[in-house]
Amino acid sequence: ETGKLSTLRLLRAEPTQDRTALLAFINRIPHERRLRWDNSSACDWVGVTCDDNRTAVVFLRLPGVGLIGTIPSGTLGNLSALRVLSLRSNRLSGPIPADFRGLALLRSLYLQNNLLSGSIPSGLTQLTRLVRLDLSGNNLTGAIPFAINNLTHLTGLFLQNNRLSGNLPPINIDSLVAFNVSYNRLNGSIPKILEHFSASSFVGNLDLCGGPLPPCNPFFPSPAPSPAANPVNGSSKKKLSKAAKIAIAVAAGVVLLLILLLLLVCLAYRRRRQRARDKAAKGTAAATAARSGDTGMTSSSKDDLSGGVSGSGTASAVAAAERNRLVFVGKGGGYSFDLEDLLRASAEVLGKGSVGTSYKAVLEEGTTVVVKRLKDVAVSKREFEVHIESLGKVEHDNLLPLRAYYYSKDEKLLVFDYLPAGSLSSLLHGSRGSGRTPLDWDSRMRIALAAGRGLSHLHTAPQVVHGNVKASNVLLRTDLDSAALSDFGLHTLFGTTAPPNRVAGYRAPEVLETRRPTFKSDVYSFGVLLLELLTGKAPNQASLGEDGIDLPRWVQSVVREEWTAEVFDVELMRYPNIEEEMVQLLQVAMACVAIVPDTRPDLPDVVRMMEEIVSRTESNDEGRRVVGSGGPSPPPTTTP
Ligand SMILES: Nc1ncnc2c1ncn2[C@@H]1O[C@H](COP(=O)(O)OP(=O)(O)OP(=O)(O)O)[C@@H](O)[C@H]1O
Repeated sequence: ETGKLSTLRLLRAEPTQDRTALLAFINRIPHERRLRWDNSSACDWVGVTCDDNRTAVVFLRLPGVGLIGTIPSGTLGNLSALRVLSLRSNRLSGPIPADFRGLALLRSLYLQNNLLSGSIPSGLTQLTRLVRLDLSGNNLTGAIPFAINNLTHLTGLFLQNNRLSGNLPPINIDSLVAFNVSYNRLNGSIPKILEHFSASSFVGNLDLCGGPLPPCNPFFPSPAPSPAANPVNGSSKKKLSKAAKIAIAVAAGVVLLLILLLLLVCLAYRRRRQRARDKAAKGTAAATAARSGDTGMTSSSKDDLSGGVSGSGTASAVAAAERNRLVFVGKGGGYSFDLEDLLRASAEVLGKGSVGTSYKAVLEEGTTVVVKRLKDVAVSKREFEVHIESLGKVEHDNLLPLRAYYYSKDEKLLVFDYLPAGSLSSLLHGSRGSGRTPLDWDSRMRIALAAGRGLSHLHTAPQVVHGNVKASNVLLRTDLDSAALSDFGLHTLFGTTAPPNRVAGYRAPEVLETRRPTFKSDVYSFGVLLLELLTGKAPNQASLGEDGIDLPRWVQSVVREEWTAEVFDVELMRYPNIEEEMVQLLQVAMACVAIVPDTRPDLPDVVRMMEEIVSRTESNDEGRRVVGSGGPSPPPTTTP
């Protein structure tokens, strides 16, 4: 009886919310009559499949059912349990709705053979469970987003027969076995990582070269033809007077000369970098040698790379060259590569940070750099340039230098040195207990001092607020005294929306309200960093204290109970004679995390206090290894 009842209940079960979404969709879009979604259960409708409990729609397959027009937003995007969505071979037009990003469980998305336009929405690159993505045979425009790399489970990516433009990003997805971007408007060279796909995956893109396609010529990218100008000129040609024709001929001559000159200078620069590709034919070499004005090493870039509409061949050539420009700042670190090289590099995601994703990029010539793709930049191009230029000038051993940037409407990239030793965060918290060598006290002190010195320099010389002091932004070098703080001064590029949770553990309480970091809030974050070194606890660790209180409050509560020793990292207990130093550093840290900003010390004072702790140790205990001397750590003793 119970069995019967539950079967009945199951039969009557209805995915109410999904039904509403489906009805909202079908009522707003013309379709064939055979698609009669009536009063019966949504689970029984043509094209709809529910899960076993009939509580959610998991497949929606509506291929070739005469759907016409724009996919209404606020409808299919609400089918949160959907795993397969097929709307292929209809006459759907307009953009792919941004709310498809809500389809978090989606594994297959088939939208091919429609009339969809607009760019590939960034929301699609968040559907990290996608295995198959087919957007082919539409009118999609814009660039293929680099963030497609987020789709780490993808086995098939079909983007052919659209109007996608720009460079092909290095798509480094291990599982990808089927890939097609043929018949688009892509340009530039095929990234090495994609070279193993056959030519049929790439054909039909006039400006795409390298890999299975014919090799790239030395002009990169091939200047795009100026679409707007010609027809207009063509139609008015007949009406032009002789004088006008002569004037045009002269102007064209001058323009041609200018192009030649530009190309000459540019190639001279490229040749200087002894690139293999620069075996240009001698005849063209003169012309090629040219593009040098745009060395990419200068920092002034006045045109809007993304928007510059030209109307003339010259301007279009310049715009094409500009679009490709990576701007080196400061001393540039002796690098000599350009955006093309960067796009050809094999890239590995290092991690997603609060302001974007960081990639380790290994260039073909072997250089390794870190590329940070910024998201949600809220300042104008000019402001961006000015700010990044000024950050590029900041120089200190304990600050990670910013080497280059790229700015376009769709992409904002920053390039840094790659420090292979990783971050303090990974050293401190990575695989604890499993036979790893703990970070000894002297090393912790040296790293803390290095970070402090970097921050102190930032506050005093260029007077820049760091805004994001945390352990994952303390990058290590073999010589721990040269550890470097990274990601400084970037907060001003973004809006003042609430900072993401991951920085929450380091954020000074007042920043919650003001949303703007200050020198004093940096001091607070630095204090949290010191507490992290002392306690071995990650400040944003959910398990911190039963009530999830933050690290400073937790330390305060333990210290107040006079259990100071309980605060320290158990991994430090094996080192003898360090308790006094630890207590002294704890006091410095506690001063930094004072609630009232004005009562916190300034960074130079903090560094001074830390240096005093170190020098006191040096003079009191000659037997103990000296911080900063670079020698080996004391042998671990047994835990007391
Ligand atoms: N130049 C670098 N060399 C080596 N590793 C780096 C470098 N820059 C970042 N990383 C590491 O890559 C990972 C991601 O860094 P990223 O800066 O994107 O995020 P984050 O530090 O977690 O957050 P935020 O963006 O707020 O700084 C981190 O573990 C970081 O330590």
